[in-house]
Amino acid sequence: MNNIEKKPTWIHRLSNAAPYILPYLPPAELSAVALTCKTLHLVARSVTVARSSDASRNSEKLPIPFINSAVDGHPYAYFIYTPTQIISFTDDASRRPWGSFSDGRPDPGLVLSPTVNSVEDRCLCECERSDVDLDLLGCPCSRRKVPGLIWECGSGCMCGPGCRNRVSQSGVSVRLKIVRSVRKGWGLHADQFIKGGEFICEYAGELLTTKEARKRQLEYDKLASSGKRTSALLVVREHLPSGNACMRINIDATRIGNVARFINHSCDGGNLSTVLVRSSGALLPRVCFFASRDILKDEELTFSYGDSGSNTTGSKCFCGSSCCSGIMPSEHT
Ligand SMILES: C[S@@+](CC[C@H](N)C(=O)[O-])C[C@H]1O[C@@H](n2cnc3c(N)ncnc32)[C@H](O)[C@@H]1O
Repeated sequence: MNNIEKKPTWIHRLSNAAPYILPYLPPAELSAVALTCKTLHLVARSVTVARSSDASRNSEKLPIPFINSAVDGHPYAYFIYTPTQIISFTDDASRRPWGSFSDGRPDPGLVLSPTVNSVEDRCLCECERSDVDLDLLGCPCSRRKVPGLIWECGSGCMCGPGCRNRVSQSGVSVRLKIVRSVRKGWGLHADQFIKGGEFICEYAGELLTTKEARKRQLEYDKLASSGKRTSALLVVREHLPSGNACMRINIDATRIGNVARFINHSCDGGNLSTVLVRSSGALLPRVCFFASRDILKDEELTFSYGDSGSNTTGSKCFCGSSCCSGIMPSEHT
C-alpha cells in the first residue's frame, strides 16, 4: 500500500466528523447540509430518525415518539430536552446537540440543587415499606395536606429513592406519543390506558424571572401572529400559607423543555389536573400533571390554559369541546 492510500481522504474525515457536528444543527440547516453529498445525507437522516423516534432522547424511561408527520412533512419538533426544571440558560441553547449520542442535557450544575433541612426537620418515615398505608406509617410529608399542593418526600428526608411518597420524581412512567394534527400542531397523546389519578409528567423547562418571561412573551406573541412559532410559557401562581402573598413561577419550555410542552389547551379543562408539588428539601415547587379521570389509549392529553375572556391576540381555539369559546386563552405575563 503506498503513502497516498494510507492517508484518510477528505471524504473519510468528513464522514468521521459529521456524526459529532450534525446533531448541533437546527432542522433547516440539517436539511440544507443533507443536500450537499451522499455522506452527509446519510448522517443527517440518522440524526432525523433519532430525533423523531424519541423526543426525550433516552432521558425518560420509555421513548416518546413523534407520529403523523404526514400532516405537513415535519418529522419532529426541535427543542432541547430537560426532564426537570432548570435555571434559564444565558448562552445560545440552540447550539446544543439534539439527536446525537451525546445527550445534550443541561449542565447538572444548573439543575436546582435542593436545600438540605436540618436533621430535626428530616422526615424519618418508612415510606419504602409497601405493606403499610402511607398515612399509617406516619409519613409527615404525605400528611401535610395543603389545598392544591402535594407534599412529597425529598432530599431533606431520611428515606431513599424507593420511597412511595415521591410519585412525581420518577419521570414519565406511562406510554406517551406526540401526534401532529392539522389545526393544533403537535399534541401529547396517551399510548396506553391511564388510570385516573396517575402521575403523567412534570412541566419542565427554564425557570425565568418575571422580567425575562414578559420579554419572551412579547417575542412569542410576535412570532405567533406571523404564524411562525408556537410557544410554551407557563405562569403558575402559588398562594402562600399566609393567605395574602402569592408566588409566581414562570416556566418556559419553548426552547428547553420536556413532553409537557406539547400539551394542548381544552376549554372544558381537559383530562389533566395541574398540581404544584413541593418536596422536602427543595427550594421551589414543581408543576405536575396528573390524570383527572381514566384516559383511553390514543386519547389526547389536555388541560385548560386559563380563561380566554381577556385574550387580545385572537388566536383560534380548536379544542373541539362542547363549551369551546373559540378563542385561545392568553397569559398576561
Ligand atoms: C404549549 S404549545 C402546545 C404544543 C403545540 N401544539 C406545538 O405544536 O408545539 C401551545 C400552542 O399550541 C397551540 N394550541 C394549543 N391548544 C390549542 C387549541 N385548543 N387550539 C388551537 N391551537 C392550540 C397554540 O399554537 C399554542 O400557542
